[in-house]
Amino acid sequence: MLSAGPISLHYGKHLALDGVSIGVDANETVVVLGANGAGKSSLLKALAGLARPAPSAQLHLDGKDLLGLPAHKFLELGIALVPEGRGIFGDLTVAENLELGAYTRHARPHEQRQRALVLDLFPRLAERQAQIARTMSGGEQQMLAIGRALMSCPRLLMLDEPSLGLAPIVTGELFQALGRIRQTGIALLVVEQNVKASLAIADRGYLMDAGRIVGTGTAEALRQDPAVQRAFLGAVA
Ligand SMILES: Nc1ncnc2c1ncn2[C@@H]1O[C@H](COP(=O)(O)OP(=O)(O)OP(=O)(O)O)[C@@H](O)[C@H]1O
Repeated sequence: MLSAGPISLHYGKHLALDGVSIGVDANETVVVLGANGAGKSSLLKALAGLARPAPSAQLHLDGKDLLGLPAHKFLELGIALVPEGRGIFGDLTVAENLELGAYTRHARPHEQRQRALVLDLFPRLAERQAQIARTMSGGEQQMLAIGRALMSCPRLLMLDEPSLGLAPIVTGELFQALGRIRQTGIALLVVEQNVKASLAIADRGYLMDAGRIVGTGTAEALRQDPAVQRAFLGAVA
């Protein structure tokens, strides 16, 4: 479905992505692992049209060339990003945030159906539709950010560190919800520090270091990989 590469991205002189190639198939859940500064957020931004890679890159969704299109076109074509820090509208209510998520031309006709899906996935949002978003807990705000992205009818939902700053019990609920989103047929591309939880819902994964892909494999293979175990799963070398 999505195929990208080799993507290089500079911030001034700093090379944040150095020829990264990555793919996500329909219905797949793919996780991107890597230490702080490895380039994971930059990769998601490039895949969402929010950062412009060097022109030698290729970026296709079902064969359609995305390179150079504005970010709203990426959303219109079905690629949604839940950014780190969530990016919800804090002064608006839950209901208003969801409504804004369905602003694209292709999403608007499906607004009722998508809202029903979101409120079924996250009953807490259903109870709090009139609440001002910034007054909600971190976990609820993350649910709202995911819900808002779902309102755009994505085929590929990308999440940047969704569990950041959340208590373990809330993280558990969040990953359960991601598992259910996956079952609806939406492909997921997840950047996560919580390697254990993300590998548990993933089919495959990539390992990044210093702007490059340094490893790839099935979730099971990555779980068994000594480098992954040492760096992310608390194994003693
Ligand atoms: N807007 C920017 N301007 C300059 N340098 C940047 C910018 N954004 C990111 N970088 C640098 O690019 C590199 C990759 O950053 P990126 O945020 O993509 O990494 P990351 O793997 O997502 O890290 P983290 O887990 O800490 O968010 C880092 O060295 C970072 O300092």
